[in-house]
Amino acid sequence: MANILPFGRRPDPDERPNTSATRAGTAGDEPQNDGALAMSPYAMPDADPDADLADRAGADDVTPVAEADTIAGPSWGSPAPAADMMADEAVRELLALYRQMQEQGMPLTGMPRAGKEMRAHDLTGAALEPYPDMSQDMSGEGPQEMSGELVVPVLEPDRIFGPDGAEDLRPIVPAWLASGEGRKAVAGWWFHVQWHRAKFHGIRIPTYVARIAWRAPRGVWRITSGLTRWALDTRADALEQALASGTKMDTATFIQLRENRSIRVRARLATVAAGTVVSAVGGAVAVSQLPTGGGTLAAAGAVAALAWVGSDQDRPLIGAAMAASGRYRELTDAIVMRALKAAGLGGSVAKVDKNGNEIEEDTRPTLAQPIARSANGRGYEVVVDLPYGKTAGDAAAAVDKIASGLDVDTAQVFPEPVAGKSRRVSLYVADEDPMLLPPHRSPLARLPKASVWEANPLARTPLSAAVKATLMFNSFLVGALPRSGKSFAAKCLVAPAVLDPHCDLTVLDCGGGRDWLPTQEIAVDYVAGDEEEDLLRIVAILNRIRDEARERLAKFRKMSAAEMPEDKLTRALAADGMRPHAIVVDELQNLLRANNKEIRKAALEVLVWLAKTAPKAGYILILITQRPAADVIPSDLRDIMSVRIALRTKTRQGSDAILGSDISATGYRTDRFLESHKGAAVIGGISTGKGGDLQVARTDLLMPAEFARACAVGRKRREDADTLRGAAIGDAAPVEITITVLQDVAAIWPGDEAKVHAYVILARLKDIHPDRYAGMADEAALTRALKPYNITSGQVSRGGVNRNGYKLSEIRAAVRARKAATHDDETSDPTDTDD
Ligand SMILES: Nc1ncnc2c1ncn2[C@@H]1O[C@H](COP(=O)(O)OP(=O)(O)OP(=O)(O)O)[C@@H](O)[C@H]1O
Repeated sequence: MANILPFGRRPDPDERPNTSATRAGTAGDEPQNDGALAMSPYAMPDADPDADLADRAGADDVTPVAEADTIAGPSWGSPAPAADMMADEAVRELLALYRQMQEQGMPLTGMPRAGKEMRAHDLTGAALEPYPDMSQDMSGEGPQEMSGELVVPVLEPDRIFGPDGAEDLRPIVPAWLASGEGRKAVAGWWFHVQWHRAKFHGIRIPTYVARIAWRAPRGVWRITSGLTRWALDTRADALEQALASGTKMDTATFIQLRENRSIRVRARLATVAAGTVVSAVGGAVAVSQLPTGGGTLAAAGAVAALAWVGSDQDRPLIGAAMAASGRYRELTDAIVMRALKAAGLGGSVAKVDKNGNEIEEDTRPTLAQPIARSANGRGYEVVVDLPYGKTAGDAAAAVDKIASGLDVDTAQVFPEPVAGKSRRVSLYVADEDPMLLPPHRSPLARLPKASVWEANPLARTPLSAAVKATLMFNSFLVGALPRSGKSFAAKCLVAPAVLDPHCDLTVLDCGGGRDWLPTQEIAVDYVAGDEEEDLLRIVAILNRIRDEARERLAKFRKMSAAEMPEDKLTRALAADGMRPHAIVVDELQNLLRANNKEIRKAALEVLVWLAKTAPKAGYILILITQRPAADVIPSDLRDIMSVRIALRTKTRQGSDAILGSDISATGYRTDRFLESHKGAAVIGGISTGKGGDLQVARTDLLMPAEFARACAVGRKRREDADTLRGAAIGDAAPVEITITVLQDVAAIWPGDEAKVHAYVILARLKDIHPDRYAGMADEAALTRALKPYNITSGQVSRGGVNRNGYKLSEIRAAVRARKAATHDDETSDPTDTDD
């Protein structure tokens, strides 16, 4: 009956030259039976002083303390110490038992044999599952678990059905060896360890010399006393005494024993004497023949050998230079299996009925490819097919349990779905928390030629793959707690727009900090501040951009299909003057949580429009907030932002407020990031290349000075391309603030006059609120601004002059209607919840 042991497949020796698979060939090829050995009545220690010497040699192979030195580096790993010890111990016990049985003349039947009663071991020797003896259990009623030999479906390399199968071919060269970064990481680690070992042992040389000086004479003593005991056959003393003190003394046996012993002793003494003479003469001749220095070397070798014999099992001559921490550990099949089991993804073994027919399939996970070092040389990549019915999402949701099962930190485990199979998951298990490694410097710092039409580097995944964002046709939401790296991330995102001379840029910083100051050199509009006037200006600018976008879309509608082949802005149209326009709104919470409800409503409305409709006209909205909460980013705004970048948040809800409702349930959540995880983010909306669009990444580091340099270069490029416009050349378009126009007109209305000329009202508005109305061109613009409030202009005769004007009764009616409407809205206003 075939047993199926998931993960029992043998790792490819090419993949991991120093893995336990190769070690198993020495100690573990013989099946081991740790259970049987542990219970063996024959496995009695110290039965024979002769065996003692021989055993010591075997025992010294097992140096538990020194095992720490075999902890794997990130390069290729080494066997798990515990497993290795188990294998060695088993062999040792087996040898001792064998020797005893031989000496005692016992038949070699009943020796523990490989068989179905054995516990299954993975290749490291660690027990996986107890395998029941089917011959006994088959008689029982009810289903039985299947067990037996190791048969493991891993990849079936030769089964390729057509051209697509090429994707399944494993790389000829291991991924870490093929990538420069991987090679560098492995070599760097190797040299680091060797250098550490050299220093560690170098400083301890005097201690080692002292130990040798003590152990070599002890070795001499052990050899001579051992030989003496052997030559004099002291073991027979005990037997002789037993016979002599027995109640039924068998004189003949006793005499026989003594005679045998004296013959044996004579022979052994002669052997020892001959051996001593031969060794002495041979040694002297050999030393006299050795070249200069050879004698010293030989003496050193002899002393070392004597020190070795004189050493203690539990106190090795040379200590371990590395601690047995869990930091760098070889990842084995058994460990992965344990982790998946711990996370409830372990499936179940096959069940058979009493006739041996399979009634329930084996659903344990299988490896889709051998565990391999990752391409960046800093961890392992494991691709697993989960039990049927489980998905990659389940693995992501249980990442903390998987990490616990792997005995690493949650921050070191990154599950990702793999396209083509919903139960296939790719697990990257990093040697150390990748978010704490030095950040990746943004290639944009080198000020390359950049284009918003192209994908530009934004971040790096823990596996060091570049995450690239294309600004065109997307809208972006960046959210996180303060000091988590949000502004740095946003600058990385905006830098291509800065460096592209054919892209307009508007920066609206509702916080008024210094972050975006350098963009003044190139911005069409730049506002920084959180006063009401600033926020009014910001909304007015957004409204103006909306008007521009509408105009552009109207032009599109008039174009023929040949002129607009893609129904959206193309590079050719952009070159004709319809330039892409990136709009950055930082500290969004100040705008959408403004005290003035009119501002909140107007801002939300225009932002939703821009996010939804403007991208196809070439308008790129980039929203940044340090208050990731549902009241700051209502779902109708968040859900239309195509790319969402969430850095550290305090809560799951905060994470979902940026990434989307219930995204945290799939395991992608940013409240797990630590304060020290600067730049760590979950990015949604950019393809992972593996079938998903959610990924953990760390944003590239673009320092403020580098961003400022990019702005300076961006200005130069715009000057050369003659594309600089707006505020950057002191030609900012005047703003027309209409949000407060009704209140303002009501406030400046001259007394109780029933009718007033429009030009008088406009002049008073400009006089009292120059910031708001300086950009209002004429009375017609004022009439347009009042139209949404159902205020019309009509002929008003004052002082014999007939001109357009407004009625006080209409203004008052509009104010009353507005108040009532605002009151009704209060409960439904998504931006109107308390902090
Ligand atoms: N990708 C990164 N890698 C490493 N460190 C980073 C990264 N991004 C930012 N940092 C560090 O994090 C610090 C905070 O970054 P940043 O100013 O962008 O935070 P913030 O979230 O915008 O804060 P605030 O809301 O207060 O402006 C920076 O001083 C920087 O040193």
